[in-house]
Amino acid sequence: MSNQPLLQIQNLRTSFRIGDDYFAAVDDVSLTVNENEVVAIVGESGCGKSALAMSIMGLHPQERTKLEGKINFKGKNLLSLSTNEMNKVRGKEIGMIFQDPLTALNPLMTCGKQIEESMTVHTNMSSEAKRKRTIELLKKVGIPNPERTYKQYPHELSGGMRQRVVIAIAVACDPLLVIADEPTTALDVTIQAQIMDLLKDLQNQTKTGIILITHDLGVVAEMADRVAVMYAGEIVEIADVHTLFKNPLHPYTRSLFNSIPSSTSTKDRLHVIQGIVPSLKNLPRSGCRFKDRIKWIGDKEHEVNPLLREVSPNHYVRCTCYKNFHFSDEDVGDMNYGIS
Ligand SMILES: Nc1ncnc2c1ncn2[C@@H]1O[C@H](COP(=O)(O)OP(=O)(O)OP(=O)(O)O)[C@@H](O)[C@H]1O
Repeated sequence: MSNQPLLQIQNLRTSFRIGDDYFAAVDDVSLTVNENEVVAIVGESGCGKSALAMSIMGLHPQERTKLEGKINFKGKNLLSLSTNEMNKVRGKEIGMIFQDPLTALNPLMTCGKQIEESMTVHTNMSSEAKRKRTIELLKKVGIPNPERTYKQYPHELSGGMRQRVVIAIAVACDPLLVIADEPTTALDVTIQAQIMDLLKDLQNQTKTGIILITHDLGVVAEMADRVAVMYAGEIVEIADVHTLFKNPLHPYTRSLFNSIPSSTSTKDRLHVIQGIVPSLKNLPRSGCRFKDRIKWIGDKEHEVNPLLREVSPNHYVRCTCYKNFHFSDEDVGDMNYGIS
C-alpha cells in the first residue's frame, strides 16, 4: 500500500431535495483513499454510504441534489467537472460495482458486448482487440467458459456469474479506483465468499484503490486497510483495520461490533442498538447524532459541536462521549474476526 493520495474528499455535503428543502445525507465528510489501499465504509442502512459513493461517481440526479465540498481525484475536483468530463472519468478511471448484478446489467445486451462497451467509449481499440481483452477479463474473473459467456445474456447466468461480469465491466479499463457498493448483498453466502476472494485477488494484481461499502464486518477484517464508520451522514470514527477491531472507541462503532453474532462468545443474547437511524428529514443536525440512542449517557458528556479528533496516531473519533460509554457486563463480546 502506498501513501500517495488517490482520492481526497474534503468536507463533502450531499443534500437531496425533499419538498422545498434540501436535507444532507452526507454531511461534512472528509476521507482520503491512497493508491492501492482498500478503505471500507461501514454503518447501518440509511447512514449515507451509498449517497457518498454515488456522489463520487457523479450519479445523483442533478436537479434534486446539491453537492458541496471537494472530491479531488488526480488533481481535479470531480464536483467541478462538466457532464462530458465526468463521463470520461466514470468507467475509465473510476469503476463501480453495484449491489445487484441483475439491475446493473442490461438484459438486452450480451455480457461480452456490455464489457466491451466501456472500451468502446474510452479507448480506440479495434473490435478484435476488445473481444480478446473481454475474453481475458472473463477468464480473470473466474468465468469457466469465457467464449460461451461472451455470447450469453445476463438472465442465462447465475447471480454469482453475473456479479463476475459486473466486476469485469468495472475493471475493463484498468481504473485507478473501484467503488464496490455492497458487492455481495444480493448473492447467497457461499458465492459471497468467492466474489470477495476474487476482488481481493484482483486488487493484489492490479494495485487498484478500493472503496468497499459493506455491512459485513468479517469482509472488512479480510479486505480493508482502513475503515470509516458512518452514522447519520457523518464519519464518526476512522482508523486502520487492526486499530478499529482491537480498540473501537465511538459508542456507535462499539455497538455495531457488539451486535454481530460470534461463535466464541459466551453471551446468550445479541446486543441490540436501541432505536433506528432517523429518516433523512428527521436526522439530528447538531451535537452528537448518536446521542438519542445512548440515552444513559448524560448531555454534559457529549460535545456541543463534536469534531473528528485524532485520539492516537491515525485513529480519529467524533465526540468525547466515547470516554464515558460502556456496555453492561452481559453485552461485552469478545470477537476479533481473525484480526491478530
Ligand atoms: N435520491 C434521494 N433522494 C432523497 N433521499 C435519499 C436519496 N438517496 C438516499 N436518500 C436518503 O438518504 C439517506 C442515506 O441513504 P443511503 O442510501 O446513502 O444509505 P446507506 O447507508 O447506503 O444505506 P443501505 O445500506 O441501505 O444502502 C437515507 O435516509 C435515504 O432515504
